[in-house]
Amino acid sequence: MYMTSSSVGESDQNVSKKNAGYYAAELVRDGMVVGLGTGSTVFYAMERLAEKIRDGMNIVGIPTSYQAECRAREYGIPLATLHDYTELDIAIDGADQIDPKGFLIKGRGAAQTQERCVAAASRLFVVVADVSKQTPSLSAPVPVEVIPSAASLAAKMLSAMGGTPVVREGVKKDGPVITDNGNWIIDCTFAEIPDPLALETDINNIPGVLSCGIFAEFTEKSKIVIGKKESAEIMLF
Ligand SMILES: O=C[C@H](O)[C@H](O)[C@H](O)COP(=O)(O)O
Repeated sequence: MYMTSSSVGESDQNVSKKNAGYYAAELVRDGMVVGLGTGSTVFYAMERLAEKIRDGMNIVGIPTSYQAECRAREYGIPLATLHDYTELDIAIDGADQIDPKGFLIKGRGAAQTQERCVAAASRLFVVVADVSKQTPSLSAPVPVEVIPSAASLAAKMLSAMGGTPVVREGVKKDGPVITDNGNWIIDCTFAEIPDPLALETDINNIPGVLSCGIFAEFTEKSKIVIGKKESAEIMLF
């Protein structure tokens, strides 16, 4: 169990995210190379890592998106890339849904491709999420990053797999969302996902697809940290 002191006015969900993020930061040791995931929950881990760096800890962070990179720079976390390190000690990342077996849906921030690369390179994959992310089964639309010229082909193949694909459009921009890698995102809804690992493999094998948001392949090296209002706990593993 790990508890943080919360500021007055913080929402219960933010306090839960902070508890998860701070718990994960305590798993990081001096000298480690640390994958820095994307999203609001990981930012709390970065916040705590920044405190530890100010207290003398040395780490190097590998960001998974421009968003993560910008936040890490604000916090003064030294950065490198997967060109510099192909083996990481630990990666800390968020999730949008977590099922009872520890399978995930990620990618609301459209960052799942770089997140997958960093997760693959890491010895330990630490997932941080508030309790609202736990679901009985994976049901959220699966984000699929695809090169623009292959989007229609990918959509057709996703439909053949039983999905309902929709190209994600920007909130602050007309037209498709453009990922950090210059691609599009298809959000694909499935009525059910009985075998997440098989669907992850099938989608990732579609020509032109870089990566989908189902993360089932890293479960064996995962630690899932669930943040609640009062504390954070490890789920299952
Ligand atoms: O692309 C985005 C990532 O997969 C995030 O880790 C995920 O969306 C969770 O973000 P948050 O911690 O803000 O809920």
